[in-house]
Amino acid sequence: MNENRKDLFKHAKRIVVKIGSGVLTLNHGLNTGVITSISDQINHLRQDSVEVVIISSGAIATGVKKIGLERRPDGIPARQAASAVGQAGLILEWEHAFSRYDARVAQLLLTREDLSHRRRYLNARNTLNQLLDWKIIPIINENDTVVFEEIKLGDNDNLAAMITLLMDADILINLTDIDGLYDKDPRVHEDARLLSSVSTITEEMEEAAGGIPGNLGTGGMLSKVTAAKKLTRAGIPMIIAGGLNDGIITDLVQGKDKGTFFIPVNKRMNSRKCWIAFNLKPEGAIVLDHGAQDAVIHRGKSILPIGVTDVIGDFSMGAPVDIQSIEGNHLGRGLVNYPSSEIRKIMGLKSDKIRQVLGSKPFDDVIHRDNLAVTCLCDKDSEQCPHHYHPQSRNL
Ligand SMILES: Nc1ncnc2c1ncn2[C@@H]1O[C@H](COP(=O)(O)OP(=O)(O)O)[C@@H](O)[C@H]1O
Ligand SMILES: N[C@@H](CCC(=O)OP(=O)(O)O)C(=O)O
Repeated sequence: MNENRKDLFKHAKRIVVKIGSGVLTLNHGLNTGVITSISDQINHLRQDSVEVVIISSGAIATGVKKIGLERRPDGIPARQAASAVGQAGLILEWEHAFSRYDARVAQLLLTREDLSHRRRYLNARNTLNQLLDWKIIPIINENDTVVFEEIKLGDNDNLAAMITLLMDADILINLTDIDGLYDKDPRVHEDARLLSSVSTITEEMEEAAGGIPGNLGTGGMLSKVTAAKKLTRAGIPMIIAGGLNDGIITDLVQGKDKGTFFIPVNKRMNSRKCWIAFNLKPEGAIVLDHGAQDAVIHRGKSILPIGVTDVIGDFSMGAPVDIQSIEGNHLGRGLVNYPSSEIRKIMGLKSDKIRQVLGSKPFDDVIHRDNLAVTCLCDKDSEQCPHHYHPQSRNL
């Protein structure tokens, strides 16, 4: 029994459970046995007053089988059409499973675009909160039929992470067709070892996870590790575990040492900062000198023009941008008070020079700390942050 996990679940009030295609489907279609068993376990949680949000994959895999295709098609329209066929049966099966307890379900189909517009994001949150207030179980999938490259999340692991942040849930349980993250791809290496807990996601782990999914999945282990990286940096834990193992959710909630537990590396970030950090697509970047980097990471300060050494890309006022160190490490993301053309003119200057250069000074700072989400791996209470220049800070 793992005390950390046990303690976490003892206090958990809201849990997101994501279930992958390989768990929900069998050769001939939906795996109704697993859906029944998972709904039993989730129903127990609800009886203990835990709110549960489900992210259910499996529409494409189900559609492929219903249509009678030999395998998952490569073409995008074919996948989208297969998803449209499969989604109806998928939600019906969940509805059927939960109806045994007189519990109702709701279907939400979302895209990245929905979650990157502040108002739509807040609407989705309000809807989800209302459903939970009504004790209805939200079941979410990506809206596959309307997404195209620019607006798609692409995998439900990252959708699940975003919903966990949006709902300020206590943990994401990610159920897949393997019992956790291994130190090597177990399909290739017989001696691969299951990792019981992960406190730092290393480049080796990302490489070991690779991007190749199982026969029915989309994201593979890598998209689960990327999702864990986002959540743990926002201060929320995640578990990857085997969804085909009997009673897995119950075991996890009891604190049993199953699956891979990803331990948060930062303090819990507020929901608006999570939205800035993980839901917005950066339109450019600003580069900070070491002094500004330190002020932002360790002292929670705003970014002043004097600490900016470079501006990458062209963007307008209010745009989301990445914050980078001189070494090129990703430190976080923020919303700018000035367009790129003006930041280029004022960078390196004291704030009292802004009016002289631009003719007016609407703001002292280039990014106000309320609009700045720091996600680099660091101990914000420490004077000497060991992770300042760590390459893992890249690619969030
Ligand atoms: N290092 C690793 N540890 C565990 N599984 C891995 C690893 N590398 C690749 N995989 C593969 O990732 C698959 C899970 O990803 P995926 O098929 O996308 O699942 P899901 O449909 O649940 O999202 C597993 O079946 C496993 O074969
Ligand atoms: N939206 C897709 C699922 C995409 C996806 O991420 O699948 P998976 O890797 O099985 O979680 C579907 O319902 O088929």
